Amino acid sequence: MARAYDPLFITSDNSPIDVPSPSSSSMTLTKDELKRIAAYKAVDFVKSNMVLGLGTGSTAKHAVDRIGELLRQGKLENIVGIPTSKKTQEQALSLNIPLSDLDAHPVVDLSIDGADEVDPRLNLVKGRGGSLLREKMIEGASKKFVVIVDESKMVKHIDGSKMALPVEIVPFCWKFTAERLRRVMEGYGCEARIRLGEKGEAFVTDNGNYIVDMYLEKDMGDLNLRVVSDEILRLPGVVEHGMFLDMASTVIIAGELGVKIKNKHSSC
Ligand SMILES: O=C(CO)[C@H](O)[C@H](O)COP(=O)(O)O
Repeated sequence: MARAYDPLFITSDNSPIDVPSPSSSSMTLTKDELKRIAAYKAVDFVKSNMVLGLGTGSTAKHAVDRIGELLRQGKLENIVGIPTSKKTQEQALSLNIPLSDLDAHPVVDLSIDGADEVDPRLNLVKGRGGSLLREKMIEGASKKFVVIVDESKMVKHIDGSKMALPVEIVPFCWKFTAERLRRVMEGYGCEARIRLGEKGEAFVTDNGNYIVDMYLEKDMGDLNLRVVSDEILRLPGVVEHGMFLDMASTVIIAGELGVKIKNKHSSC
């Protein structure tokens, strides 16, 4: 049975947050409302004069909206945003958030972004939105990387169980690269499928590349993720993959009973 959302069921940092009113009378929140709660909580980390990595996806969108709102209200000043995708760039421009890039601002104070899977060590799978390369560049250049998710994203192992493991590859001879990727993960019953766009054509990333989604039959929980990561990245034709290992500083998880904050190297 669904339980009422309790905004006072807070977390490792003990700070209550503004909780949006549930859209239904049952007092339970939709997944999108949970995403918004996590996003708003993350924006509490934003201070004036920061360079911010702006994430991509339905959860990060709420954070970008909130940053725009606080700027408009004069509660934040002198923010510079670095968008992780063209879509986020458009959203940020529409909110009058000043934008820059890593060439001009190679050190990012704080990035806020969603994820597709999060494991107990705060390793992530990202890339369902196809923006994994820019996300990894910008979030990897960040002093602090705050990940925002609803509780459905939490997994025991980042084994592609919620979705496939995405790998960005160059379009040149993509079938050859997809087959080599499949072989890397062969022992795990891997099927490597090119991601398709809305009209059935190959999906093209903001960087002009393709994405291969690696569907695994078996749990790869016993695998050394670093080894898998290195093997994938060693293949010529591969640009980047969606495993974000040891990158998140903090994960904010909004669930039916409240918000949890997990920090890197903390056991709570
Ligand atoms: O990695 C991403 C985009 O490349 C997204 O952050 C990830 O897919 C989560 O998206 P959403 O917040 O819509 O669930």
